[in-house]
Amino acid sequence: MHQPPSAPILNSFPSANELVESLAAFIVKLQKDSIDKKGRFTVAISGGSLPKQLKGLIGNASVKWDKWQVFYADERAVPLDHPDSNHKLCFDELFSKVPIPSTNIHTLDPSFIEDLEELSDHYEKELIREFAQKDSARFPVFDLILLGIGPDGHTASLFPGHELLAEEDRWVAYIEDSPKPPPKRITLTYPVINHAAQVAFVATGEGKVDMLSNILDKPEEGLPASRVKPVYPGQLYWFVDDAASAKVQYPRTPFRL
Ligand SMILES: O=C1O[C@H](COP(=O)(O)O)[C@@H](O)[C@H](O)[C@H]1O
Repeated sequence: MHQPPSAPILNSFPSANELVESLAAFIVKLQKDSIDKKGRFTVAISGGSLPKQLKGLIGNASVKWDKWQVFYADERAVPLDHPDSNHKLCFDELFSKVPIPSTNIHTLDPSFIEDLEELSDHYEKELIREFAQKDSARFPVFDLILLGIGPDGHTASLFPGHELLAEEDRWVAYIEDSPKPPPKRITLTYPVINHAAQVAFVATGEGKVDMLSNILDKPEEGLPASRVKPVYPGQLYWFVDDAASAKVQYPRTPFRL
């Protein structure tokens, strides 16, 4: 029988440190469950403020980096060492500090950055290689997708009012008119995000306070982040601090693993 999506679980933490530690413990638990079941852990990671929140994984002996397969939830069409690159950000904040094999980090192919169609097709094929041959599903089922929210309610590179919000088939799509620079990007689509086993948003600080209450308390407004609703049995989590959740009416859940 078709089941509706589960309600999001909102975890709000009094301090940045508590959030970072709890997020790391949550990721380590998902990693263990995935490796026990399938021998690998597939993760999609965002740029922006997110990579800094993953510092609880650095030096953490429970993380089996050689079993991780990392993709980017969205990426900017720039060289991998460009200051706007999400890969560069994640590499500087996290991957350069942990023993993850470079072949386990799936970056865009910089030779295609001038041709967005090719760039997104190529990245989609990279996902197909990882998922379709192994799971033979219509859409890839990431073990975990880690997302941020922008001040306009965008997530990954899915922006309010953009035609990409209606994409139903492609796994990876491109955008050449992002309202936030740089304009040219590729992004995982909703079908991929919403087929993940677990999705976690991470948002901190007063700067997110109004947007967070809009997303959680007024989902009917259809902001891009409100449209993230993993299909059953997928689960959506929010990891936020009390500064960001100060205006949210949506019920908080005490954090537990
Ligand atoms: O442009 C982007 O923005 C979002 C949100 O960034 P944040 O700095 O407000 O956390 C980010 O999740 C996405 O990966 C990035 O490309």
